[in-house]
Amino acid sequence: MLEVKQVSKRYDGGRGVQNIDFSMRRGEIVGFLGPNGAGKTTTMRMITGYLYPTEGIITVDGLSVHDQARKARSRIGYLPETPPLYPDLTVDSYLKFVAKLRGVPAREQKLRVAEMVSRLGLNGREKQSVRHLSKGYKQRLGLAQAIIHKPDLLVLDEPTSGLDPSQIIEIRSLIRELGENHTVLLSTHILQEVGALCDRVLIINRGELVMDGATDEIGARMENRFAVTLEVGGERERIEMVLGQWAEARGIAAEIRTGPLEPEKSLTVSSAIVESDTDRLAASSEAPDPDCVSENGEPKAASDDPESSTLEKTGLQSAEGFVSSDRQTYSSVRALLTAADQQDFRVELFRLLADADLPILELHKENLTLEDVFLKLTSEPAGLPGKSGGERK
Ligand SMILES: Nc1ncnc2c1ncn2[C@@H]1O[C@H](COP(=O)(O)OP(=O)(O)OP(=O)(O)O)[C@@H](O)[C@H]1O
Repeated sequence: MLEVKQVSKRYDGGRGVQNIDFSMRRGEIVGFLGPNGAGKTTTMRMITGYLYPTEGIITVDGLSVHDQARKARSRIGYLPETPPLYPDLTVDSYLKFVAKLRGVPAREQKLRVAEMVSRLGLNGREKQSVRHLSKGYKQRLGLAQAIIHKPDLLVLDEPTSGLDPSQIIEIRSLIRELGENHTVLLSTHILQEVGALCDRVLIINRGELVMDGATDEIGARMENRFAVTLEVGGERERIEMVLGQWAEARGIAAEIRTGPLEPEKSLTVSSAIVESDTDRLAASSEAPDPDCVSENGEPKAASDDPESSTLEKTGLQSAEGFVSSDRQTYSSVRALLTAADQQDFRVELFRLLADADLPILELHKENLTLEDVFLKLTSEPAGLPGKSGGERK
């Protein structure tokens, strides 16, 4: 529904944006990220028809934003960084004024204002002067003026900037709601906001678009390796040997962390059972079951009573050498395994460790976070990733 084709803007003093090219489908919420001065506002002002591009074409629902400005603009709602509010008007009269300005038919204006008041939680503030609204309510009113004419496309320039944490949460949930029946382009400096709200992310750096991709995929797409961190239970020497030999044969870098175990990882099996049983007994405040207590008053070790053994019930007793009833240390090893060829080796690794009777306690595929991607792209000179064709869809 939005097409931005090879759009550039050159200001008198230079800088602006170059060859911006992307489109948006109906119903998408797209995050627009970039460092200060990257060109977000310039691009948004061109999309909303407030600024003419030096080159290129922008259409909304097939209508040129510049050649068919009136029609195209009726389909766009814009919340600039500083909402265009009139401080001397009341909330009610401001919304009536905007409804008229945006071409809402006279007979519908009253109803539309009431609808906006209710939808954006401005109830009870209709007669309050805009000047006296808090920043959060001013932002709600800014959103109301952007959607009062029921546009298809909503363009929001840093809608949560300057708000306190609870106002940020409120405005985000409003945006999420608006996203249910609008297409939304949202610029922000808060990367977490993109993760929370957006299906897709565009990153602009020094006036050029350097990334266009699904929010949950760009981390993996930017990776030039395949890496997992894992925790394996068992004897350290064996794990090191099994993993080390395999990694060497496969050309996989293995960083095995053999430092001291964290306290919770170095419980002995029998003491773990003692602790859990003691807790249970204390919680029930009943007399201990004599069958579960040894002569010296301690709960019996798991092997004493196969029927009630926690280990048997969970099936852990089958991992011999890993757990035992003679207070052998329950140890584990953490490792980072990295394949430079990006090949997914998880199934192979699973089989290797299963055959060696070394259980995987945790396995996590390492991806770049949105923050990593942002820093990587915006600390490189503009154009590099985009020009190489590596990052843009
Ligand atoms: N009216 C103008 N005249 C000249 N240069 C301008 C004008 N507006 C913006 N620029 C320049 O164009 C570039 C892009 O600015 P723009 O405001 O679009 O960036 P931005 O990504 O929105 O930044 P921020 O996150 O700080 O709001 C900057 O180098 C800026 O200095």
